[in-house]
Amino acid sequence: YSNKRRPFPLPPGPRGLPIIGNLLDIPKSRSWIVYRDWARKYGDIMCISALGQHIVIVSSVATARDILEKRAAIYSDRMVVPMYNLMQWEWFLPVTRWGEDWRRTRRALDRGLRPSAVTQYRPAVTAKVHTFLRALRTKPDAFREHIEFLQASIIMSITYGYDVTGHDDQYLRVANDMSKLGSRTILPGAVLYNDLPILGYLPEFLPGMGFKALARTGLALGIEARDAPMRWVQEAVKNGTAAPSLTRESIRELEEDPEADHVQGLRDIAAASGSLFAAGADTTVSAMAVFFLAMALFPDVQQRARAEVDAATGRERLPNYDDRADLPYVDAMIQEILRWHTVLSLGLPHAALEDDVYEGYFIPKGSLIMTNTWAMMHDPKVYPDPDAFNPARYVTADGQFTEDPAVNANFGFGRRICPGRHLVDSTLYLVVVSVLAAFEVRGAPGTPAEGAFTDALVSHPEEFACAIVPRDYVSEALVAGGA
Ligand code: HEM
Repeated sequence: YSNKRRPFPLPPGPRGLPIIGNLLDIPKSRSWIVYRDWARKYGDIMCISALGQHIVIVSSVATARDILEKRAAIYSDRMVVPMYNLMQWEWFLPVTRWGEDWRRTRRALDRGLRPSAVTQYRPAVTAKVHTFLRALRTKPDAFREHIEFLQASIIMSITYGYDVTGHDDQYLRVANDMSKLGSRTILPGAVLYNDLPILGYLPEFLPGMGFKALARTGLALGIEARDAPMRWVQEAVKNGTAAPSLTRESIRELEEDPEADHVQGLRDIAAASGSLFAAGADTTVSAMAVFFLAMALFPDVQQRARAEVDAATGRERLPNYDDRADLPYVDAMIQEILRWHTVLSLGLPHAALEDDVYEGYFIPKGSLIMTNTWAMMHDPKVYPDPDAFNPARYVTADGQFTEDPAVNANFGFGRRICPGRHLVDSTLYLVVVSVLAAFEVRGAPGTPAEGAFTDALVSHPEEFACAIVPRDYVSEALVAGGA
């Protein structure tokens, strides 16, 4: 696509060098801030390129919706991650290319994670959260570990009906390993092979070829993470002992469908269920850690939310899902948790299946579309004083919660939007209200003066300390009773 042959110009952006394009301009850290600064100069839609790969960066919710939602038929593909292909992880839904395989797997997940299905998981989530409160009571300093274990047990429970036995649980270990290997190898530059797939043709004894052995490990790990818990559920279904779960429901529906291809159907269920841990554990853990950080940094917010929770329960029991209608400030707080710190600051890129023209700009087939969610959530024109954690921005003068649909940008756009978003809302709600009812979260030596976050695809609050203290004898009794 030389400039002369293009019918329309590419979106504006910093000028690149011949062949390598903007490779040297691509920021090595906190790229969302640099891209926000570029957007101030070039606008809501801009384009950079690196070694011939066009990357379109979108910085407003409206433009992202125009492109990724209204033109979803063009923009629902994913980029190729060479290392994932080498590990044969194409079944892992967040990277599955557009097509029939993606459609079938996605359908299973949308069914199993829609709001009515998530409602059925409430008893399981509640039991896990109460166990979490007791762990927090016993060892408050290990709150991060407890959050990780909580989310892992929730996902394994709703996905497979499986109760994780402890930190060294066999299925949990494999799922965690897959998740870690996945985040270590997904980004360009993370593994040499991602940038130079041609290296795959070279023999393994040469220096720099370590990725080949890693890929073999990844292949075995992926198969184990996807198939072992699935086999466990199939066995339990056969024995009539399977607890309710997304996988059990999917198997039941498959068995009731006389038209279905059962071999393919079981493969699809394994892929759908097997995608949930790596996609949904680390991400939700970050949002929960953000809650603790915000509570340590903004005691007034904590106090107001707690007063609301206490008024709803009379402190006679732990809060539950039925209380939610009486907790507008808590609803606002959950929304603010997602806005204040964007877990995936640049979303997950979509890829264009064909050439397109948007507002007079040419977007070539194969372009990656990256959404700067951080910039969208920290635009001072939309969110005054954007670095302040302030749930009141969504509360009306008469105390009503106003939903801000823009905050949903945290879960992406269009057909690839996060299927786990309703589950996130449900678990985050119960964690927030339960912790507020039981503990006071205070700043401590080691609490930063302001939010600081890691620079990774899935970004977490940097390690921080806070004091998590039981409120009084009433809360002690509630935690011990777990009811
Ligand atoms: C705070 C927590 C979470 C955040 C911020 C988050 C965010 C995202 C984002 C931005 C995407 C990409 C959307 C796009 O391409 O437009 C995504 C995809 C995905 N998420 Fe989440 N997510 C979270 C939790 C979860 C949970 C709990 C699950 C499952 C239980 C989950 C499962 C998935 C899957 C399977 C995909 C891939 C969808 C596809 O490519 O079709 N996520 N998520």
